[in-house]
Amino acid sequence: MTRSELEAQIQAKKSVLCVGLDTDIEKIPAHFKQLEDPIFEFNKAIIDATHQYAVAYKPNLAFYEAEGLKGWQSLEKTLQYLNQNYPELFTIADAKRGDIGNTSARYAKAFFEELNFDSITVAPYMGSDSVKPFLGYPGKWVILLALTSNPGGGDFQLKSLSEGNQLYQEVLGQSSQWASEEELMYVVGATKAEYLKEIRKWVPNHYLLVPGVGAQGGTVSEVMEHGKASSSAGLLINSSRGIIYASQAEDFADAAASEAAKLQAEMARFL
Ligand SMILES: O=c1ccn([C@@H]2O[C@H](COP(=O)(O)O)[C@@H](O)[C@H]2O)c(=O)[nH]1
Repeated sequence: MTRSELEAQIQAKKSVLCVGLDTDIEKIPAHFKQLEDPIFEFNKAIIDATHQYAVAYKPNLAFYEAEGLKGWQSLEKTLQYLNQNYPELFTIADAKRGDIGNTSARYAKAFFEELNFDSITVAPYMGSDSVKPFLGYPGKWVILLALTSNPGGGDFQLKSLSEGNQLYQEVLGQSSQWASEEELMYVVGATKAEYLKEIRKWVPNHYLLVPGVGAQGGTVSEVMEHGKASSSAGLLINSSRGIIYASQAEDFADAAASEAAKLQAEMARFL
């Protein structure tokens, strides 16, 4: 998906909402468990209930890999369902990959060619040769970890290097030379919203994927206020558990839809 296609969808829906499909078989309503593929059926119901409020979906690979071959099949079916029924939606493989170049190239093939995701999250810490194999796929995106939402996110990322920059600033400064804002985004946690102003000095116009609202305590309004790009929305704000487990009873899809609608209405105020 191109940047202008993503931006057009955001403006049409007045939303930067990304729904996280962190589908944990232990947490989905009991009646799904009798079905052949509970994870896929649950995802399908969530997607159908929330797609009008969202512009992106982000399955986190851990929840699929944890189920072995069956989990991988659920992931593949979820992607096919999204691509066939809602091709306008942006898809993110939250896989946090990155390895020596030879290996990264195989990860890129797996996620971009085999599974046909629009984007993948990549860890930057093995350096440029570990990230570059993911770049150069037309319409595909790399989403590089910059300043993550977890409590330990500052252990290394906020450390100052001898050159003076903090590690996350060095990641932004160097990596923004590797590719344009048409194929490179960054992960910044909503729990680190106080850094957004500084981050926008380094990358004024790149898209930021912002997880951490809802369950982790970040807020949409703080992110929208400080994180917008200079010439576009420039944000995708993710909520996973806050939407998909808004209710764990029979009314889970309605509850997910109303949570997504609430987040979208808040986003619309800034778009
Ligand atoms: O810095 C990061 C990077 C990735 N994540 C992922 O986003 C979702 C958040 O889930 P919630 O249930 O909305 O808290 C999850 O898949 C994380 O692995 C992140 O939280 N922070």
